[in-house]
Amino acid sequence: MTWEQPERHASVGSTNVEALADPRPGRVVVADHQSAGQGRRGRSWQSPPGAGLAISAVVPAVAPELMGWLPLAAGLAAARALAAGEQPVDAALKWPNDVLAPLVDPSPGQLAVLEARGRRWGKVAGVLAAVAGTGDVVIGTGINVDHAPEQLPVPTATSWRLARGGDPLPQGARGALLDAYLEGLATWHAALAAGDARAVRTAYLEQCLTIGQEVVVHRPDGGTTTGTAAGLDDSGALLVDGPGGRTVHHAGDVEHLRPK
Ligand SMILES: O=C(O)CCCC[C@@H]1SC[C@@H]2NC(=O)N[C@@H]21
Repeated sequence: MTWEQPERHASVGSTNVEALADPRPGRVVVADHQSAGQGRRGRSWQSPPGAGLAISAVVPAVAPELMGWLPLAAGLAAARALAAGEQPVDAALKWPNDVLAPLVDPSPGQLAVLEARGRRWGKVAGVLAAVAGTGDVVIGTGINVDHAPEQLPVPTATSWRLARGGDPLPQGARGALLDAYLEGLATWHAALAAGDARAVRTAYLEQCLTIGQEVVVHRPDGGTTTGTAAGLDDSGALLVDGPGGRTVHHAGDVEHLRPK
């Protein structure tokens, strides 16, 4: 995957909508602010001007049975990008593609998404993928870059800056993060396009905090399933072992229950 020079906007409605209007593979739309950012499951994605980074990158579709890995691979690329470079944080994943960072000196209103590996974690980035009319895929990733505590959109959010201790990030950090994310996304996409999900799966599982935990899955049909997150199937779907047996979840929101 060779990326075009990113198209940069100070502000735009939604980078995903922009990219979907002309979904050429390799196209990258970037904005520091979105006035109508879209989140998963019909929610909005909000970030004050200048604090966030919105990226929509267009990739060719992969084999139908591997398509479920694409958004997971994007979360993985974002987590790895945050964990690398000159301003690294200990990033992790919540299935399917929420990117988490440790809460450092949380402000009074800040809440953890989950507790694992001896730390409390907040959401630092999210992914929303959309299939274009051409069959190509727009992968939208929103990263909370420079938010101060009072700028966080929800109590369970955090930002790269806050995970680094709270001082504003140096000049150039945002560009380095974008480059690292796009490089990772291209690598994982190439593996999937070659028909092999094993590398994505192994790397994803290393960074996913959901597996082994007690969860409630809020399903797209409005219902819930409670149980232990047991693993991922070959398509990247979440396997949950509950009182009624094993269930397979291709989509949904995972709520982590507090450890007993
Ligand atoms: O709900 C989520 O966690 C997913 C959020 C995805 C936000 C990104 S920002 C770039 C792209 N443009 C959008 O309108 N949404 C996605």
